[in-house]
Amino acid sequence: MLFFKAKLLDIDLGNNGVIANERDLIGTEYYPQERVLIESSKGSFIGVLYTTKRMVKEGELGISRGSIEGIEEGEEVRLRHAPRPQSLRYIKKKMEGQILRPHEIHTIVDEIVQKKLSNIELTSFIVSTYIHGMEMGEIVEMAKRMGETGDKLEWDKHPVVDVHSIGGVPGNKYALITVPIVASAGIVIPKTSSRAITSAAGTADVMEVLTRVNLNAQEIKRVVKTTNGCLVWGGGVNLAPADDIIINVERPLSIDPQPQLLSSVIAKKIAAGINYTVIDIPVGPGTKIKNDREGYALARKFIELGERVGIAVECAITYGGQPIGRAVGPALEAKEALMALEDPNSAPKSLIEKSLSLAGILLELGGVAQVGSGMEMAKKILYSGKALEKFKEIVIEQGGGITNSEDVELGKYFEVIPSPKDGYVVSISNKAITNIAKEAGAPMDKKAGVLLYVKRGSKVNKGDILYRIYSSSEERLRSAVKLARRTYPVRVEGMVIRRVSKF
Ligand SMILES: O=P(O)(O)OC[C@H]1O[C@H](OP(=O)(O)O)[C@H](O)[C@@H]1O
Ligand SMILES: Nc1ccnc(=O)[nH]1
Repeated sequence: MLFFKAKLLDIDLGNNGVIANERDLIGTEYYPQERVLIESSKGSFIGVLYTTKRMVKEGELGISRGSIEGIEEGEEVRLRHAPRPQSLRYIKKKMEGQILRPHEIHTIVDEIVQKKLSNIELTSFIVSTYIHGMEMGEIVEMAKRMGETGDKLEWDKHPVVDVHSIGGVPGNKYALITVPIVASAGIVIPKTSSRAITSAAGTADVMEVLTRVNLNAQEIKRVVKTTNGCLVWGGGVNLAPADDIIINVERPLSIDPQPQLLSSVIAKKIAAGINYTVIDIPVGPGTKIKNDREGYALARKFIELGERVGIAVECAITYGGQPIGRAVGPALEAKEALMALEDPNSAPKSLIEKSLSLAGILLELGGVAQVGSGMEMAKKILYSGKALEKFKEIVIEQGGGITNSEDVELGKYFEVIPSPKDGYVVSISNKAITNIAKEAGAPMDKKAGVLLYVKRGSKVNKGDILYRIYSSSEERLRSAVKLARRTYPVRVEGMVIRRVSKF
């Protein structure tokens, strides 16, 4: 065991990294990159040991502020060897394509939550499930265990409904419209979202432009009690805590392996105490699901998984052939959603249609609309302005913030991309639009993104604006524009895509 004084660092080293001066480790049995147990009178955690020549002095151990609650600078901390995580054996089994037993999956989930796995180990597990997949039995165990570790919400009023998209299509801000419609009808809808996984903006990122999203279980209960709904980040609460840790590995790889997708969504529903959920499955090129056949197959898996964990699931296979609405990126999407609530008549039809259809299904499942009339009821609620009022209530209850679309700020640097010729827009590439928005800084730069001026089928003249790219950084804007010029996300019929010559 080694003794140190705590040096609190304002950096997140990921996986609870700690930093010792390399001279302190000479002649000891402690080596860089190894797993260590850090103990203090205030608590302990398992981390990974890193070394430095200068960043911390001899006798000090650098730990991220917040890794032990209440610990103060200079307090004594002890360093010990940490045992190898048990899940390593099971991760290797999955790497070889074997099927895991329930207790093996439970161990993996538990050790993920206890932060006992290094990034390398966790990535190996996620990538193995990407390559080899998982059987339904394994997914059920994964979802159940993820949903049971952490807080659980319970409700007095039933049914408790929910809607969740598998994501993958840019501009998917439907939840900001669907949730307040359903809540206005008196149905309880405690919506939890993740941040972006493969896209330029997850619903939690979009909502965070307007208000707080990292509410704890008690705060969620209060918001839902007052308004019937909420739009919060699942990772902020201690609901299914393994989910956000897994997503942090998926995001840099821009992958969402299907077993993780299924368990990620359903685990959050288990933890949030949901009775009925509608799953939106956008289908289209460049999304997670390429065609209807794959869409049906995933829908059937969601329904079976729901049945096995006691949640009634209905799926909606939706059009994902181009971005939803015109705005892509957190602030742009928040603004567009607010504008749609304020004046649905001027909003993009795709966004309104999608939000109303999903709300309609929920109104029927929630028992307030007859089968077949849910969408009409959703439409009335939206056009009466009630959904806007409800949304404002939710924003205020979650901590206040922006409730008017005009107050949403966009990136101060922008550039327009004009049409190179006369013609019709024949396609808009989901992937290319997402990549350009990300290159401009989204989702971390909330004000970055892409605003489309055209959609498929639009007629354009040479020089008309096709889209505008926003960023808070001039440099990122420049590289997004470069990418846009290389990838042609908006194709106008008849145009030359690329000239190839020997120069
Ligand atoms: O498109 P990507 O980033 O892969 O998917 C992640 C997004 O999809 C889901 O959407 P919602 O919460 O149902 O609106 C998640 O919660 C998240 O916001
Ligand atoms: N993997 C996931 C996809 C979409 N939403 C989620 O919460 N998780």
